[in-house]
Amino acid sequence: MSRKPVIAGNWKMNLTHLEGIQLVQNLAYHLDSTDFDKADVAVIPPFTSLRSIQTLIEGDRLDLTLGAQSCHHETSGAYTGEISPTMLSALGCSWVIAGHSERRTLFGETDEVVNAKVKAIIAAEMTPILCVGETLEQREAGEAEAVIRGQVTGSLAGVSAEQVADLVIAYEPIWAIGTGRTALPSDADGGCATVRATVAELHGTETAEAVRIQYGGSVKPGNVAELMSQPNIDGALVGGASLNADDFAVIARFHRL
Ligand SMILES: O=C[C@H](O)COP(=O)(O)O
Repeated sequence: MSRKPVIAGNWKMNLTHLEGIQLVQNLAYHLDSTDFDKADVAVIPPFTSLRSIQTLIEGDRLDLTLGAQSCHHETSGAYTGEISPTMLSALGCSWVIAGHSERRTLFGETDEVVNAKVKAIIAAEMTPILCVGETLEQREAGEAEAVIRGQVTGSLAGVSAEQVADLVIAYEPIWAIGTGRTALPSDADGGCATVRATVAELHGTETAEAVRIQYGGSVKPGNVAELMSQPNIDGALVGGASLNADDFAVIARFHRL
């Protein structure tokens, strides 16, 4: 089965809305319809930039898609400081990241919390980008596979095979995030293969063959082609390199390399 790659730039807590607009304008200049035929390309700015970038994408009819970095699982209510899936959907978001390792480790998000978010994102008709991945300590203790399996299983509890087939899962080994230390292409593919095998056990091979699995962790113009050539890698979740339009454009145009 051929799976359309997803290249997503997670800006994390970087760039004002003015800087964001400039970045997206530069990015749009570098990409053409061939690139969007080959991959879904998404920008995932902080909440404060979503409205500006939405206006730019719609006004200039760009093929870029928009995503958010997190959300609350409730539709509305007394949750000061939180943002609901409904609000993100109204801003034209197609994607919402759920369970990024920074949310799991710095903000205490458990598989149960992530699971509630995944379901809420799907209910609001957006696509979750579910993140999983092990720490260096877990990897060195030989626990990487069990950690990945546990996170995939816990985060997808109660999500149907049909819904799982449509979502995106990002395998991000924590030791490779923002460290410049990219996983070897074979290790990155191995992690993605574990994700796919877990989905197959949960929902069968057809679902596992359909789900798109990204690798994330120090993806750069210099390593994207080799990573993307791996059989289980269907895209990239890019942090640092997505803050530079030239670099992110090269990554999004990986098929030309
Ligand atoms: O969401 C993106 C990942 O955490 C990867 O970040 P990075 O490319 O800066 O390592």
